Amino acid sequence: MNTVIDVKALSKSFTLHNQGGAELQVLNNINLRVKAGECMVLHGESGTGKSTLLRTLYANYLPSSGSIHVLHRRQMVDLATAGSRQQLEIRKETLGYVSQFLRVIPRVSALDVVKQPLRERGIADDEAETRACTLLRQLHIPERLWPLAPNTFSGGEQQRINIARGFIAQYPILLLDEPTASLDRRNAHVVVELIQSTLAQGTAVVGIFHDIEVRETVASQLFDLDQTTYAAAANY
Ligand SMILES: Nc1ncnc2c1ncn2[C@@H]1O[C@H](COP(=O)(O)OP(=O)(O)OP(=O)(O)O)[C@@H](O)[C@H]1O
Repeated sequence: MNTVIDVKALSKSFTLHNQGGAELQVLNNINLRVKAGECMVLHGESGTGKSTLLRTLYANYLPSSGSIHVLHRRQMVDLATAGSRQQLEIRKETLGYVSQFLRVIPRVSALDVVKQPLRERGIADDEAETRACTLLRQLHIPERLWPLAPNTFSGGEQQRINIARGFIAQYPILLLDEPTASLDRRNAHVVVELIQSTLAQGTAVVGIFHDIEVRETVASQLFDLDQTTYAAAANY
């Protein structure tokens, strides 16, 4: 299988301008590779930088140094140096991200929120709707909620809308930030099935899963951030 993510010598520090310019080194010399169909689980104690790494892989944070190559339109493209236009194109076609919390847009229905990634790709509305309905049903979102804006939904319902939206477009690379955190066992099981099915179709997944059972079911490799943190502390 092809390598679809290739991270080399990635470091990320934050400068806290409102706190005397204090420098916080969070990621130190990260090297990782993920192939199509693999699931890499980010592991490590609280505060070791799992979410920071995931956000950096989505180009939400600019790395301090290093490269993040992703396979986009058959070429390895460095997200760290790509322009904002190319980053948007990569997010539309190649790189999906399911954050822990849904960003709610007022007056936009749950169904439209889920359909949006397909609409952005120019997929016909009836096809987008069929796929959205299948996912919403699979994730046990009651049909009476579909036409409503999700801002009043429960935490678990919002998370399931976010998951449906993340899985609808079958991205070649999918980043998952604790996708089962607010879910009951029945819905966590559905998410595991969705992950397994997307892996079988060749998507590469990088994720944070605090639930040990979920983690052990989906992981094909574990990336331990404790080790990179301790190595940084030893060099200090
Ligand atoms: N935007 C930011 N600005 C400054 N510091 C940040 C920022 N984001 C994260 N950090 C710091 O980076 C460190 C790692 O945070 P991060 O959320 O990545 O850890 P984590 O391993 O995901 O933790 P947890 O398991 O508790 O969610 C923390 O010390 C945090 O304070």
